[in-house]
Amino acid sequence: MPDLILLRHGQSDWNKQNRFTGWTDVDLSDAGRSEAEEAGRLMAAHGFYPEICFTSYLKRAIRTLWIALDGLDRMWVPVQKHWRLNERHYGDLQGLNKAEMAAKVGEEQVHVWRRSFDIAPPALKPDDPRHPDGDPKYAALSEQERPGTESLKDTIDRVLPYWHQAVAPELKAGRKVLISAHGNSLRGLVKYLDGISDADIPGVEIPTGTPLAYRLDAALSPTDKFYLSERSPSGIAAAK
Ligand SMILES: O=C(O)[C@@H](CO)OP(=O)(O)O
Repeated sequence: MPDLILLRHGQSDWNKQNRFTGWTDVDLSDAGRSEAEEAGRLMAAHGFYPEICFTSYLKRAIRTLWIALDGLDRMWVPVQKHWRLNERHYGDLQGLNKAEMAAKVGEEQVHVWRRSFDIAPPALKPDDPRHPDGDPKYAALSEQERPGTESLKDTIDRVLPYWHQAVAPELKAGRKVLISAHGNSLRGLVKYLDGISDADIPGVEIPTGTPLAYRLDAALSPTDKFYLSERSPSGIAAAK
């Protein structure tokens, strides 16, 4: 039985349109809603019933969690939302089409922006309507906390304090935890939990809507890791 499940939200409208998303608050596509339903079904099939859940301030992760919890008949379970679990901020790329950008600036540059560890895309100016400064969700954040862009490293630097302060104590208390979040905020957590190097993290991809299960020891070091899936014969897919 897993102690922790990391769930990347189901496909969003902008995943479908192949657009850089980041902190843009786009909703799930119909396929994304189906993925979230399937995630709930898989958790139930594996007997995983979360006792506390964490998610971001972005509706694609929140709705994925709602749909999965509904499928588990656990809508009453406490949910903590925090901006620190948001997707990596994609700066001035937010809204642009990834393939069109690759045609314009080259595949290699787009890969650097998408997967390098510590290189951030060009920043948004504070007066840009896409900047978090003008968004009521982030009104309580300090100016330093509201990013105009982020690298994966920046994302990890703001996710980990929340992990240590809010999530780790629940796991240490023996509670089953579900985190519904995003490709890059979860890659940051996986990097930390699995001790993946800066050089190797660009090769790690987390699929949408597929529960990634961990068993953890008392120090919260992973003892097992697998995707809940019915695609493999045992119902459990090895996770890299
Ligand atoms: O656009 C984004 O916010 C992310 C996740 O969908 O994309 P990428 O895989 O390029 O990091």
